[in-house]
Amino acid sequence: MIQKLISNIQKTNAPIVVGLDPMLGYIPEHIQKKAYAEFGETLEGAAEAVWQYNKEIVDCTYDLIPAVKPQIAMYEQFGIEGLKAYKKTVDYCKEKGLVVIGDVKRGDIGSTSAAYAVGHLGKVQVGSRTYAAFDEDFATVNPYLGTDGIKPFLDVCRQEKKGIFILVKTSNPSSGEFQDQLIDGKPLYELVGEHVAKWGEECMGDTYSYVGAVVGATYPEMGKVLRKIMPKSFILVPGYGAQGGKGKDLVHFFNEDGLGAIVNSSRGIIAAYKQEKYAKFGAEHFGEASRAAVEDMAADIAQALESR
Ligand SMILES: O=C(O)c1cc(=O)[nH]c(=O)n1[C@@H]1O[C@H](COP(=O)(O)O)[C@@H](O)[C@H]1O
Repeated sequence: MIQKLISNIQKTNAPIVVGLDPMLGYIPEHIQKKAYAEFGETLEGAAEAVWQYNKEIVDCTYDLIPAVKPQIAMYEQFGIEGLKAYKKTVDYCKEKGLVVIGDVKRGDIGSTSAAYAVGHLGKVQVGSRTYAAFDEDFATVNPYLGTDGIKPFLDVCRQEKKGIFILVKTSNPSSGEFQDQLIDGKPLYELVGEHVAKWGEECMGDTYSYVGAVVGATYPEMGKVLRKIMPKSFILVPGYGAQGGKGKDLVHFFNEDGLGAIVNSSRGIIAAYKQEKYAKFGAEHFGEASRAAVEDMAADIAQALESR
């Protein structure tokens, strides 16, 4: 899958991930109305609205982007119906040739992590049969439990040739509360980055590892340091757009080969029609607004990389 991610990035010339974080507040009224007319104002109705919203955004952007990142919490809030919409979204994006990063942020004791890894990236055994339940290409993983929590994911990744992105330095304002704490003079995020590099050596593709890291666009100086600590890992960089990250903040997340980073924007793309800049599209044409926002994001990143 790391090879597919690289070839999709090269094909589109855009190291971009569209974050499919479909909160109801972003879904245009006409989509919600139609879903509620069919299923009522129910969890099923909400899930239908989510699915129709995602489908249009994907249809309008899939040829411009290498990957999507559905954030499972936005689906889970609608219970089983929401999870069905999540799975439908995963399958549809894969059909469109996109790499799917399941933003599930899992990690637990070894036996429990093994079940998460099987459910999201591997195959579960049922009697004599096996099933790929969610079947994303990558998953995000929380490293707080240490190697025990990571190893089951590495085992499944090796079997399935899939990958993970491990949280190293997150984009949120209070990420430093724990992640920046010094341990023998070194911040915890650097220590985690060193582990990512080590775990990554056990899961190498041709040029990059299947084991990547998450580092927020909101911490560019830390990104620069972490890029050097994990030279063979792709960095998933959230925080562009709605959280304030800009193209110029991102240049040091990339390697000299122009690869090594993939930048996520969720609200900035999927709710672009609500921004003044794209208001001319109107809620009816929200998918086209998302397409314009993807084009602008790709141009912003390309320009920043050219001028470095
Ligand atoms: O793992 C992530 O994707 C993630 C890590 C992080 O440090 N910060 C972060 O914002 N994210 C996710 O990236 C997305 C950012 O959304 P926007 O701020 O709307 O672009 C959300 O799905 C977050 O859950």
